[in-house]
Amino acid sequence: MSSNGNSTAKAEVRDLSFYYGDFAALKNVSLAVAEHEVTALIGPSGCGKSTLLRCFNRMHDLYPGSRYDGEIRLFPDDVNLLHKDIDPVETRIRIGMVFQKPNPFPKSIFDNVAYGLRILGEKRRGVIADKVEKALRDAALWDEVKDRLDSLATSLSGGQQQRLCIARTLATEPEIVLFDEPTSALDPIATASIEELIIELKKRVTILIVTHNMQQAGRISKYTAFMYLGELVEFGETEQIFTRPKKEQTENYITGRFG
Ligand SMILES: Nc1ncnc2c1ncn2[C@@H]1O[C@H](COP(=O)(O)OP(=O)(O)OP(=O)(O)O)[C@@H](O)[C@H]1O
Repeated sequence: MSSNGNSTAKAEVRDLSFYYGDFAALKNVSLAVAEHEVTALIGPSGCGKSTLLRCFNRMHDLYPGSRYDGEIRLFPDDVNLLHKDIDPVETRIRIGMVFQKPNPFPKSIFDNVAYGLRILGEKRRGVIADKVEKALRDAALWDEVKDRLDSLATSLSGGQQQRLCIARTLATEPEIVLFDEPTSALDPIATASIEELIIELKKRVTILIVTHNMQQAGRISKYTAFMYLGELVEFGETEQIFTRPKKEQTENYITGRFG
């Protein structure tokens, strides 16, 4: 079902269909997400990339009228994330998400990163401070903010805000981080620093990223899934997808003939 070679699967999407009301936005999608690698989801607007990403942390549960059919199995526990007995709130801690537009809370830099830890019930100030520092270091932001942790998060630049959102996600030690076009609102320098960060982060977490930027997928991902009209057209190593696509639709998209 996948061409992941020797990689260990962190998650497996199995025959997943997803419906917004009667509309099937995903149709029988199956793919494996390799542990400690970056997997990119690409395809033209409306093909279902964000919908697939949002299934992983049960974001759709927040909206009535949506329905999942199929499974997303998370390893090593081998649980189906879409099962009705799985708590979506717990899932969102294990599987973090970073959005297109940086969305810090209107709180201090420190409180943004401490937020998830406090939700989890951590009350020890020293532990919170240590974890906040670690998350900010892991998000390559510590040196820039260590002297202004009490400043409002919204006083940071766009690129810094996005790294803060990454630190906020990392603080609760997720296993997978979902990135939904994380650099589309950023300038080239901020984009480069987020890309470097993603490459660094894969040592610790498994990464799934939606991107419109083909060069970005080429630079940072090991595997690429090409989607079209809710279906997974082709999935494989990024290098193969970009240089020797097996399907004509993939080739047309890669070469800019549509989308
Ligand atoms: N809340 C919703 N209700 C109904 N239909 C939706 C909803 N969100 C998305 N859709 C539809 O589902 C399909 C897939 O949308 P999705 O946002 O996943 O695509 P995408 O590939 O991420 O697109 P883009 O690159 O433009 O963000 C589209 O046809 C879209 O119109």
